Amino acid sequence: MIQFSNVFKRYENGHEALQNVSFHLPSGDMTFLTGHSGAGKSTLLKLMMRMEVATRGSVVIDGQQLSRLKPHHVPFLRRKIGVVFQDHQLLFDRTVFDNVALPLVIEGMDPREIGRRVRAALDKVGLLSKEKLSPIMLSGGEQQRVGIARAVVNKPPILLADEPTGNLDPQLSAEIMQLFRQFNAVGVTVMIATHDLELVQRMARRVMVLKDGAMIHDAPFKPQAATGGEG
Ligand SMILES: Nc1ncnc2c1ncn2[C@@H]1O[C@H](COP(=O)(O)OP(=O)(O)OP(=O)(O)O)[C@@H](O)[C@H]1O
Repeated sequence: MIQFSNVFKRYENGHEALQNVSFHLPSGDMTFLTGHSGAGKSTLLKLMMRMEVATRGSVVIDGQQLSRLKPHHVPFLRRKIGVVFQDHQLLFDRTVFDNVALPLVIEGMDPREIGRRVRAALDKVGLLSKEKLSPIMLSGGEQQRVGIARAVVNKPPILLADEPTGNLDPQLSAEIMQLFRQFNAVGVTVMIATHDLELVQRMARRVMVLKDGAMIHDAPFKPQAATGGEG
């Protein structure tokens, strides 16, 4: 499903953010991506969404070689990928419902179908009763759940998250991770970039560790596997 082969990413200022990164994430798998600040985690996620393009090497998503993807095909790639950010990027002048509906409205979906899908997504994250509220009236954990509902509302086969629990306490972080686990359990391929090594260790999943742009660990869960990402 996701294949990186000898991927390098050099930004215009000459900074080499990724160096010779290779990994395969099969369909339906779940992995964590850890590493120090500036290690290249966000860059790796951006390459998958085609927000950035690899300088060398190949990124293949669902059989598509992204460096060969024509610009007008990029929106089709993005529909396959739900993305959750740390700051959840919600619109506070719209209701919870409207925030979650946004990707479907952009796609031009029939309003009745939008209603059905949005409520199904809000139900999955436990926020069905809050659809009419503004996100500003919700707690940080609830806001992050709205962000997750929006990421999954068009049922993407891939879910990426960049520090999704960065602002949350350990209890709420664990609940958010439980949601990712539930989506993975129904077949969604999940990759979560995070600094939170304690949480990663509790989740007992594959852990990939970046250091200065290089993949220094990629292993099934082992308590010591994640320690290389600190610092
Ligand atoms: N657009 C850009 N132009 C130049 N350099 C960049 C750009 N984006 C990121 N970088 C640099 O590339 C390196 C990797 O950044 P990236 O955001 O991928 O790291 P990260 O592991 O996600 O860090 P953090 O955990 O702090 O978010 C950093 O040194 C960063 O300053």
